[in-house]
Amino acid sequence: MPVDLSLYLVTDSTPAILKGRDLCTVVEEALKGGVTIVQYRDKKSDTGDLIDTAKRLHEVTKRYGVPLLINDRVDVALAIGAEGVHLGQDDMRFDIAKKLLPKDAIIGISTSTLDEAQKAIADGADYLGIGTMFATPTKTNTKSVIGTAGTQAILSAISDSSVGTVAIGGINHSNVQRVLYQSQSPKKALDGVAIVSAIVAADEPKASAEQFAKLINSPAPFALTTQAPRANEAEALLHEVPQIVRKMVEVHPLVHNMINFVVANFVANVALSILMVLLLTINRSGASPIMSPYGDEATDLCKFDGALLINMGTLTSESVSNYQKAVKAYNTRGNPVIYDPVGAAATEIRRNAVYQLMTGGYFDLIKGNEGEIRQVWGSSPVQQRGVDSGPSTLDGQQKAKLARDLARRGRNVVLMTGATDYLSDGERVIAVENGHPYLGQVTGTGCAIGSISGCFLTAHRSDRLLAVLSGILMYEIAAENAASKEYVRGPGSFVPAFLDELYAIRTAAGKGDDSWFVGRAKVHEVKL
Ligand SMILES: Cc1ncc(COP(=O)(O)OP(=O)(O)O)c(N)n1
Ligand SMILES: Cc1nc(C(=O)O)sc1CCOP(=O)(O)O
Repeated sequence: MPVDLSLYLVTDSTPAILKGRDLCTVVEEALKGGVTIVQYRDKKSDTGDLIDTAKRLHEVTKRYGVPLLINDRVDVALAIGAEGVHLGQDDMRFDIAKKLLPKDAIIGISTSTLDEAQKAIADGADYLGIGTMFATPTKTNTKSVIGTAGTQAILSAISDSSVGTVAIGGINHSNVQRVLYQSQSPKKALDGVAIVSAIVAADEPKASAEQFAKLINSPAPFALTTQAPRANEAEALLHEVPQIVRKMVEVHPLVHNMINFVVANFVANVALSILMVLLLTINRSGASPIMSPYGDEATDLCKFDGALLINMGTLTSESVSNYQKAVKAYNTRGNPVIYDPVGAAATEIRRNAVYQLMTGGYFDLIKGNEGEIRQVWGSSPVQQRGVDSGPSTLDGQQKAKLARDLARRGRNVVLMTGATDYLSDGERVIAVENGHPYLGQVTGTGCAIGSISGCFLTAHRSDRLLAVLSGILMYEIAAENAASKEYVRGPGSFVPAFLDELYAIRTAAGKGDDSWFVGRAKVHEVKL
């Protein structure tokens, strides 16, 4: 009978993860939550203890009709009659294990390269543990982090084989759907995900496993977000905005800006107005520049667990490869990435850049004007003159639908900016009518939304639509406040007033004062 690999629990008995609880109790809770296969992995215990614990675990897993595999130790599997083993590249050779174990024993093999995968298939492995998906504190001595792109390359090359496949490493509730979706190749997808800490270390392993099972088996292919729509979605979201702004102020998020030189100074000033820390330096590590167009630097910068903004306003012949390196580094670490495809439809070179970036990386948020979003969508693109959107041919419902469909396709969040902003996570569509016409008369005000969104996506990771909505509202209400000042006579006097108003909201939010928000949001949900 084929093994159900969909929710694969790998155990860990270290105090940081098991937290002194009884392993069998934790595993039983996880089984109640929907785990479909269990691997007992214990690197420290003596053989006698391994056998005792494996025996107890087996009694539990048998009650739930779920196979128990033993990590590395064929002798322990034989001793307790486990259903199989999981072997790494440095463990017992497959052919020897095959000879020792019963005929129907399940044997899984760890693979991180195509060669390893092909060899394991040729040997007759039942499934491959493909990883490391994302860097993880649970196992720091992994060979290589391959992300969804590396996993997809392996799946694509082995698509003729019926071998089972699970991804492992750094998988949690917020990225599991993205992992499954982004790793799939046209002919082969992952059969499941292998999880350690997100279940074993969870306060409630049963609830954690249940949530994984729900996300993995979700019938809606677009349901990357775990948020179900509510009766009055806009109102429910607005309720949470002030506390998200407070959280952003407290968290001091860092944003790595790969931004065009025309607006870099303004965007830095906007970000400084809303953050307590300097945007241009990472003060915790000395003075590394964070406005860095140099792709190789992302390998270090992504370790600060902030967001990456790709703004392709001033594209050069080297930009795309730099962007690709940075996106890969942030995707691999699972940190938020924002794409602002400035001028996407303006030239053939930009259209190609959009294609290359969209096919090679994952963006948590795509933000652009109507022309840019239409180009990213790919059908009926419009010719942009410069970076402006050009004349709109879409009504409000059509814009909302385009934002929703693009977010659905990419399992991410899309923000289409304009007099009315349309924000969607593929499920919910929110229209925002705050802001002021002066914003459209100052270069960089649109680009700064990308950076602001990065701050909020970093600070609030559980609901990306709510995070971006909070950022837009803070930004656009500040613009309204600035424009209403008596001394503001036009775009020139607007800019300093705007920075002051962002700063004023940040200061108020930092003191727990939410009055800046009361009655100010002009937001409604768009029903499609
Ligand atoms: C399902 C699954 N995939 C990969 C691994 C890693 O196994 P290995 O390479 O042997 O490393 P250790 O687990 O021994 O540290 C796994 N255990 N399970
Ligand atoms: C056991 C293991 N093997 C890995 C590999 O890459 O082969 S990563 C890993 C640990 C995965 O733990 P978590 O789900 O807590 O990130």
